[in-house]
Amino acid sequence: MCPGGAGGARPGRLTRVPPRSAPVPVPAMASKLLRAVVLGPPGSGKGTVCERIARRFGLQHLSSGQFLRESLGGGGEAGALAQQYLERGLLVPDHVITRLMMAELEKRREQHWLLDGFPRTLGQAKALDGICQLDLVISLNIPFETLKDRLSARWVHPASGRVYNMDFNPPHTQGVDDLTGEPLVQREDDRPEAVAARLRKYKDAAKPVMELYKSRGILHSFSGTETNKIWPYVYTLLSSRIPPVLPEEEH
Ligand SMILES: Nc1nc2c(ncn2[C@@H]2O[C@H](COP(=O)(O)OP(=O)(O)OP(=O)(O)O)[C@@H](O)[C@H]2O)c(=O)[nH]1
Ligand SMILES: Nc1ncnc2c1ncn2[C@H]1C[C@H](O)[C@@H](COP(=O)(O)OP(=O)(O)O)O1
Repeated sequence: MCPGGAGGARPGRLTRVPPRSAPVPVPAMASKLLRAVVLGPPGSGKGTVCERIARRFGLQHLSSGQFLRESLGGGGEAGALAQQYLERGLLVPDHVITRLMMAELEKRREQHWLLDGFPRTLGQAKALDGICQLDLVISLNIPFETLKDRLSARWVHPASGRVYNMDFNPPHTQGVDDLTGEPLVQREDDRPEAVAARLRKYKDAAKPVMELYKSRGILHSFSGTETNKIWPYVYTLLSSRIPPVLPEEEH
């Protein structure tokens, strides 16, 4: 487990993906803080599953992709660097994302957390090893055709990162975010050309990361085409490590 540290946790401005309704915070008094990661290809449902875990178990959810997208318009050095990669559906260099994520994790030393989209390469996994010992890695295995279909039907609310799908979880009113009423958009990298490149890159980079966590006995893989069918197993796994703050049934 990562040790807690002095200074307390400050909520980050950017990386926290706000769930559909406010999560119930888990007091950070437990001596063991949960360190979990969700791995999976683009569109596998990492964000959807993480949002549910965050709400049910009171964990902080940090999404590297959401973090990068939000930093694009900020005028900062990292955002400018990241933009050229994101536009082409490519991974940003390890040193860029690692620096950003490490800074965010440092702010959350005294909270349970769950990472979505990080680490994605062996280099990133090793950097994470340098600051903590992971307890749990969840891997989502979803067929390629399903991923393509989902990404083409995905709509997002850029400011919050809330994700919709026209079949699976449509917004109450077409084209607008449920909470703010602001317009939804399609991500540039959900275009078919970018999707294929993203899936290829993911596969190459993720293989050694999975092997590393498998060899440590902390990798838990879930296969299927529907998040709702995978979810009860994920919930049971998490429940064996941390007490839920909301029941499983409540979506
Ligand atoms: N039809 C269907 N859509 C789903 C299911 N689970 C998630 N989705 C939708 O599929 C899309 C991708 O899900 P995300 O949770 O954004 O997946 P992700 O792995 O975080 O994707 P990246 O951000 O690209 O890494 C979204 O539009 C979800 O609403 C499912 O079981 N069925
Ligand atoms: N850990 C990481 N290392 C390098 N690039 C990353 C990264 N996490 C996110 N990115 C970059 C490249 C991704 O294509 C983009 C969007 O990330 P994402 O929202 O997790 O979507 P996806 O899984 O669909 O690629 O951000």
